[in-house]
Formats: sequence, structure tokens, C-alpha cells
Amino acid sequence: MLLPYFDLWGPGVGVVVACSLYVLVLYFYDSYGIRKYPGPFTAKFSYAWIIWVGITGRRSQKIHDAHNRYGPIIRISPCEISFSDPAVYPVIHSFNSKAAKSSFYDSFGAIGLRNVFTTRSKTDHGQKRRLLQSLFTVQVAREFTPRTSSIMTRLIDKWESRYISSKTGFIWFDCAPWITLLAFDFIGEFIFGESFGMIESGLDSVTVPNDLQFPFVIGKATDVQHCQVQTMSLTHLVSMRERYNYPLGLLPKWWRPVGRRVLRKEVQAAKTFSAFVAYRFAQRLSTTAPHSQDTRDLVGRFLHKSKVQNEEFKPESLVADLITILVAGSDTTRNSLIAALHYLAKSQNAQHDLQAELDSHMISHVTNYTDIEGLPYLNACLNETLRLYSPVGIGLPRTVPHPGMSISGAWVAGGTTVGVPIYTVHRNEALWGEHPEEFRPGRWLQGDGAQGLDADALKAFSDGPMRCIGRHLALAQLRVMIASIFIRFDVALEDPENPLHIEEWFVRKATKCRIGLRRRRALSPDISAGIH
Ligand code: HEM
Repeated sequence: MLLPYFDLWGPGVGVVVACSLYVLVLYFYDSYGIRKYPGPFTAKFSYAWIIWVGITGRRSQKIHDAHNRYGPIIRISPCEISFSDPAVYPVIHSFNSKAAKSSFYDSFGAIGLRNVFTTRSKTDHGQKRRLLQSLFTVQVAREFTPRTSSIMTRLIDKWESRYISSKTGFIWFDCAPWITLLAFDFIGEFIFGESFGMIESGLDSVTVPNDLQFPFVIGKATDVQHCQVQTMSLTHLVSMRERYNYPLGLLPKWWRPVGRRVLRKEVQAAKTFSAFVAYRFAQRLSTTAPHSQDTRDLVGRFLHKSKVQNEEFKPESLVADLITILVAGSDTTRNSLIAALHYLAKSQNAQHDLQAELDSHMISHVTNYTDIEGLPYLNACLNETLRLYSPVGIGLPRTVPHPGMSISGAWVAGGTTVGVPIYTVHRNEALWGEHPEEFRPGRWLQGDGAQGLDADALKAFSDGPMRCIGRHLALAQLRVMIASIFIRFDVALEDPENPLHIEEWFVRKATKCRIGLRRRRALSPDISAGIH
């Protein structure tokens, strides 16, 4: 009887000794010399803490709490330190490389191709970004607003027909699923020149090819009609993709093969999502030959630009970028708009001030973007939403160049991963004034003792050469979306005491937001007459 017992003891003790040695080596080896910095105990010798905070869905909040507890420079993994000082933000975002060790930039891409987001070195990234950047100018964003406006009208008509049954009471519903459809329709229109028709159908279904090898045979775009397809939920595909990319990005490189085995379903969904984007791309090409002058959408503008600049057109590379643009451009906007609705519904004073501003400009319907682009209170509400909510809240990891440098008074060795959490910067009292945790659009305006804030202090879109490429587009569409809703409706929260429920992966996601809508009665007769 004792024999099998002792048989298990041997390997068991071996595993414990090996793990202890591994921990001790990591602790004492300390190749980046960062053991001296305070932080959660397990982060000194393992990735356990950062993985744990990552999977709690509250990473930004927990790192913020750790800064409050341990100080402005903390160690959050054996190779990463986090700074809370906002002055460090521009310093580290001028570095040449996005970080590779235990980082999102290295785990992305079920299709094995780097895109503009996952390309890490500044030189390669610059090359990739050069052409794309010219397709995301302020001008492009402005020109696109009539189409955002018309998608908004579709959503508002749906809400009117479903939820506005009386002129007096509020009708309560969860706006989050609708705003998901809106964000997908918008990005479909922007990239492929036509929306996915989701608001119309009330469903988030898309057509996906059965053969996942298909995307990389884009040369056969003309065969797209003969492709076997099935219908799937785009929300499901996007969230499964993130459930693969995000946890994998938390793991050190050598653990990732294990992660891929565990997350088989998620890997499959990520591949299916890539196939879906390639399929839509092939459909789009089948209507317009490459290198034509059709610039109605991002694909068309890309083809046109690459022809003008004499760049070689690599379909796989463009599809890899479209995959990231589709996700980056829908998820962030969705969550920002839900947050704006939540905060403005909660702060009825702010909502009245916004409506008063819209009314005073006799805006009845957003037909002309220039009517709203410069409205101070609308912009203050938008900035305050992006500050307080900030769809990306983490410290985006960057690698310190060799041999190292002094950052915020601390010597940091070359190769160390560093980050400044956006969530924490956006709650810095010295920067934003009193009660940074409260939604107060007034802090962005001058007058009544307020100085007015500098929009550059806002890091929602990050900073430096790798900052968000879609920021002009995002700001323009959010202005149109917020104005369109508050011109038309009074908005209230079903339970004003409940905070917005957020689940954080790479992006902080608002999981639900129950609001009430009431058609506005306070509109002046002139404005009411303009509403149809
Ligand atoms: C409120 C809306 C948005 C927010 C808060 C936001 C935020 C961000 C942030 C923080 C980054 C930097 C990531 C990093 O350095 O690792 C980023 C990058 C990026 N964003 Fe956005 N984004 C928004 C909307 C959009 C839109 C509408 C698009 C496109 C349609 C877009 C496309 C991209 C792309 C392609 C990158 C990668 C840029 C690069 O690495 O050069 N984003 N975004």
C-alpha cells in the first residue's frame, strides 16, 4: 500500500522544488533590476498577479488601486513597471517599440499576419501606417458624417416605433444591444461602403464562409458568389476573438502554446472572424476592380491611394488591417456612446444644458455636421465621457530603449516594459480638478472660475506616433450620435443608483445600460416643426 504513495511523492516533491526554484530564480535574477519597486507581492516573481487582474475584468481599476496603495511607480509583473505620473505618458509613447514580452501586441492575429496595431517596431509600423493614415484625416471624417447621420436616423426611427408609445412616460429598455448594431452598421458602411443592415433587421447576423482557408485566396474574389456560407452572430465572433487575444497577451511567450490549446473554441472563432472580413473584402472587390477610382469607402480609397503612390497592393496585408480596423472602430465607439448615454442620463443638469445648447442653435436634425462640430457643451460632454469612461484604460506597454534611461526620477534598464495606465491618468486630481471620479462637463469650459482643460491632456486615444488612427472619425461620429439622440429624446436611467456595469478585456465594455426614452416636449415649435 505504501509503495504507490511513495511513488507519487517523488514527482510531487520534484514539481514543488522546480516551481520554487523557478520563483526564486525570477526573484533574484531580476534581469531588469526592478525588484526594488514596490507592488503586489506575487508580481515580484511571477505573472500570477497580472494574469489574475486581467481575468477579473477590472484590470484598470485594480492597477489604479495598486498605485493608490504602493505609490507612483509599481512593479506589476517580473518585467513590467507602471507609472502613474501623467508627465511620463508622452515620454514612453515616443519610444521606438511597442512591448513584446507578455503583451497584447504579440498575441494578436489568429491569421498569423501582423497588422498596423500589432506591428511593433517604429520603422515597420511607420511604413504600414503611412498609407493608412492618409485615409483617416479630419476631412475624411467630416465627409463621412452625413452617412453616420443617416444610420442614426434609422436607429432613432426604430426606437420611436418600438419604445415611444406615449408622449408622457418613459419606456425602459437595454440600449446596449442596439448600440452594438449601430456601431457595426457604421463600421460596415465606412469600410465596405454599405452597412451590415443590422439596425434594419434588429439582428447582428453576418454571412461567414465555411472554408476558412478562403480568405487567403483573395485572388479568387470573383468566385465569391459560389462560396459556401453560414450565418453567425458578429457580436459572438468579436467577443470570442477578444477572449483569445486578450488572455494570451497576458501570458509570457513560452506559455502561449498552452493557452492556444486551452482556448481552442476561441481560436476557431478568431479564424472565422478573419474569414468573414476577407469574405466581405472579396465581395467588395467583386463589385469594383482593384485600382479603380471608386473612393466611396475605405477599401476604395486604399486601392486608389496605393495606385497613386505606386505602392504594391497586397490583399492579405490589407485584410489583416481591416480586421483590426473593424474591431477597433466598432467596439470603442459602441462603448463610448453607451457611456455618454449613461452619464448624461444620470446627470440631468448636464443633459438639460446640452439640449439647451442644441436648441439655441435651432438644430432639429443633424443634417449639417458643421452645425455641431464646434458646439462647446457638446464637446465638453464628449471629452468628459472619454475621460471618465475611457474605452482603453490600461497602460499600453512600451519597451525602454537600450541601455536604459531615467524616467520620473527612476533609472529603468533597456528592455523593461513600461506603461502609464490611461484610467489612472484620467483620475489625476491635479490634472482635472476636484472630484475627478464625477461626470462634470463644466470642467472643460472656461468661465465661472473654471480654467477650461486642454484636450491634449486626454489620453483616450493615446499619444505619439502609434496613437489611434481613427480618432477624428470617432470624434465626428460620436458628436453626430450624441446630438441626434438628445435633440430627439429626454433620456433617463431606470436605476440611477446603479453604476455602469463594465467588463474589461482589452477594451472596457459596458455590458448593459437600461435607459428610458421620452420624446422631447420642451422643443420650441420651430424646432418641433423641423422634426419628421
Ligand atoms: C472612442 C473611440 C476610440 C478610442 C477611445 C480609441 C482608442 C485607441 C487607442 C488608445 C489606441 C492606441 C493603442 C496602442 O497604442 O496600443 C488606438 C489605436 C488604434 N485605433 Fe482607435 N480608438 C477609437 C476609435 C477608433 C476608430 C473609429 C478606428 C477606425 C475606424 C480606430 C482604429 C484604430 C487603429 C487602426 C489603431 C492602431 C493604430 C496604430 O497602432 O498605429 N480607432 N485606438
